[in-house]
Amino acid sequence: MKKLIILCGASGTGKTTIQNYLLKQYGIPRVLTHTTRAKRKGEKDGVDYYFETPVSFAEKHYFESVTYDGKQYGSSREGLERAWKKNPIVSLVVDTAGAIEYVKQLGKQVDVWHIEVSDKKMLKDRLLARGDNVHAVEQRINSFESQRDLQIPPVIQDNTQVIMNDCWKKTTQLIDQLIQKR
Ligand SMILES: Nc1ncnc2c1ncn2[C@@H]1O[C@H](COP(=O)(O)OP(=O)(O)OP(=O)(O)O)[C@@H](O)[C@H]1O
Ligand SMILES: Nc1nc2c(ncn2[C@@H]2O[C@H](COP(=O)(O)O)[C@@H](O)[C@H]2O)c(=O)[nH]1
Repeated sequence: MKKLIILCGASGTGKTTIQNYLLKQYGIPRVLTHTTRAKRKGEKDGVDYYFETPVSFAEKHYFESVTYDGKQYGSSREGLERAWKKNPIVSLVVDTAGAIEYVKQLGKQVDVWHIEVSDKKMLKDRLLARGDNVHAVEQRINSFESQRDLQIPPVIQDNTQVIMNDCWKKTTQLIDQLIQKR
């Protein structure tokens, strides 16, 4: 059965870092999504996201879409199928609203990993270390969506694996166990 690993959790917990590890270590392709937010330093169109204008975003058809911290994000069935053509297990980074939608629509094909840190004070430092500007970090951390995504939504609690990402070495050990269990 084709499988989708969904990575969700608050901003700065390490979703993208884990997604990159899955690609590098296990060849698990990333499902690319679309956004209207500005590129961060080093990000490339078609590699990190499909970067859209509000007009081009509205022209696409989405499996699900959300507004997060004032910007639009959406994922498509085509993006998922494209990744599944490369490998039977793929990964996708979405917010918890997106995770709920994928579990609802794809059921057992989806494994949800909720990425967490034990002290949320770490998040600000991590986002600053990533190179985000102070204003953007404050806004992002205090956004309704990032605060909400600190917790697993009760509706997907039973389908969700917690990944505590305080220490990168421990995180990779847990991920290695989860992947090898397959
Ligand atoms: N275990 C860790 N220890 C220290 N730093 C980490 C760890 N995991 C990730 N980071 C760093 O934290 C920063 C944020 O990570 P990342 O971009 O993966 O977060 P994210 O959850 O995808 O955030 P966002 O939702 O804002 O895109 C990056 O600079 C990354 O290198
Ligand atoms: N529901 C969806 N959430 C998405 C999608 N693409 C990304 N995201 C989530 O948005 C926030 C912010 O991302 P960032 O790259 O600006 O930090 C984060 O939680 C992502 O997981 C999507 O297509 N659908």
